[in-house]
This record gives sequence, C-alpha cells and structure tokens, in this order.
Amino acid sequence: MTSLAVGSLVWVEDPDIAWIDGEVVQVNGEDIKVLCTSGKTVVVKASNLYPKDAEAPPCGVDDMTKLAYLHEPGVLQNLRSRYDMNEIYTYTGNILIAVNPFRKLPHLYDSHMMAQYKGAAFGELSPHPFAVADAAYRLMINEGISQSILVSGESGAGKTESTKLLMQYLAYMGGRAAAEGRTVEQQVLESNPVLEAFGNAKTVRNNNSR
Ligand SMILES: Nc1ncnc2c1ncn2[C@@H]1O[C@H](COP(=O)(O)OP(=O)(O)OP(=O)(O)O)[C@@H](O)[C@H]1O
Repeated sequence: MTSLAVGSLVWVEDPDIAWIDGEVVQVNGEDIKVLCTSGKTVVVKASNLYPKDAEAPPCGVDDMTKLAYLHEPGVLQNLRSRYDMNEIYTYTGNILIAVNPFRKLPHLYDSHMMAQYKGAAFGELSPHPFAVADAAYRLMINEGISQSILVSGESGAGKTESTKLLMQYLAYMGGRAAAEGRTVEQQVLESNPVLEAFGNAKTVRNNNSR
C-alpha cells in the first residue's frame, strides 16, 4: 500500500472477523500503528494493510467494478453491507455473486420477477440469476450460438439452488405450450425432486449435496 499517513483509513487482517477497519495513528518506517474500530490498537507491517474507501456507500454497490478498491476486504465489506439489507446478489461486471441466505426469499423468484427480467438490458435491474439466464437466452436466440452458464462455489454455497433458478427462467422463456394441463416449465421443474432423490446425499456442509 502506498502513501500511508496518520489519519489514513485502512483494513487490517483480524483472526476473529477476517478484516477490521481502523485509522493509522502512528507511522514508524514499515511498522504502522492502527486504532481499530473495535477499540483495539495493533502494529502491522505496511505491506499487510489495505486502504479503505471512506466514500464507499454504506449500503454497498450493486456492481463491484464500481468499488474504488477491488481487494479482499473491500469486496467482503460490500457483500456484507448488501447481505445485511437482504440483497444476496451482486455483480462484478457480468459475473453474478450469490451469497447463500439460508432462508426462503420467495418474493425474489415469482413470475412477476421473471416477467420484469424478460428482455431487460443486462445491468439495468438489480443483480439476479434471471438476468444471467435472460442474457444467455437472448444470445442463443439472436446469434444462434449455444450458450454456457458456469455456476461455481464450495459445497453448500447455493449452486444447485442457483441452477434451479436459471432452469426456472429458461423453462419460463422457452416452454409455454401446455401438455395435459401442465406447462413445459412445470414439467421440467417437477423432475428436479426425482433427480435429487436419486442423485443427492447429505454431507457435513449441505443436507442436499450433489
Ligand atoms: N437462493 C437461495 N435461497 C434460499 N435458500 C438457499 C439459496 N441458495 C442456497 N440455499 C440453501 O442452501 C442449501 C445448500 O444449497 P445448494 O444445495 O444449492 O448448495 P450447492 O452449492 O449445490 O452444494 P453441493 O456442492 O454440496 O451440492 C439449500 O438446500 C438451501 O437450503
């Protein structure tokens, strides 16, 4: 980190909460004394400090490319600010980051939401898996090229749930014709529990691991 002066706002690694913010109170060569917001004072090497953006909005930003500093504490702070307001999705450019809410948020995924994302320009509405699915669907239709959506994360992160949402949206867009009173969308989504019953198992990180 460059230009460390007394009064600079910084992030310091913390053994309990990963990162804590504080203010530089003394500079002694490479050794920097920081008064953390917890009230604790620590002495840290300058190379282990990260600048904190004093002007970052308290409610976070919906696309992390808007952050002044795209380092680990900055990214985690932004995701946390948004999560605290029940905003579980955040973009980094055209990548969607999902933070597992571990509770049901049905208002985020109803048919009204799907209708809103239909044809909306990417980035115009709040970050959402429906926006990613819509962009892929439109590229497939308009360019006639196969599309892939990569869903990655550790066990229990929410890959299966996110994939189901992507499937839900693609089935909504592509399968309107009703057969035997049920739409293709319903039929595709109803096959999920059967596949999960045979293909999933409980692990220490996830009750419904694939
Ligand atoms: N968007 C969400 N809304 C509500 N609950 C969620 C959401 N995403 C994940 N969860 C919860 O977290 C649990 C684990 O998520 P999920 O099965 O999708 O993880 P995974 O990344 O596929 O894990 P694994 O790699 O072990 O299969 C879900 O059973 C669900 O309870």
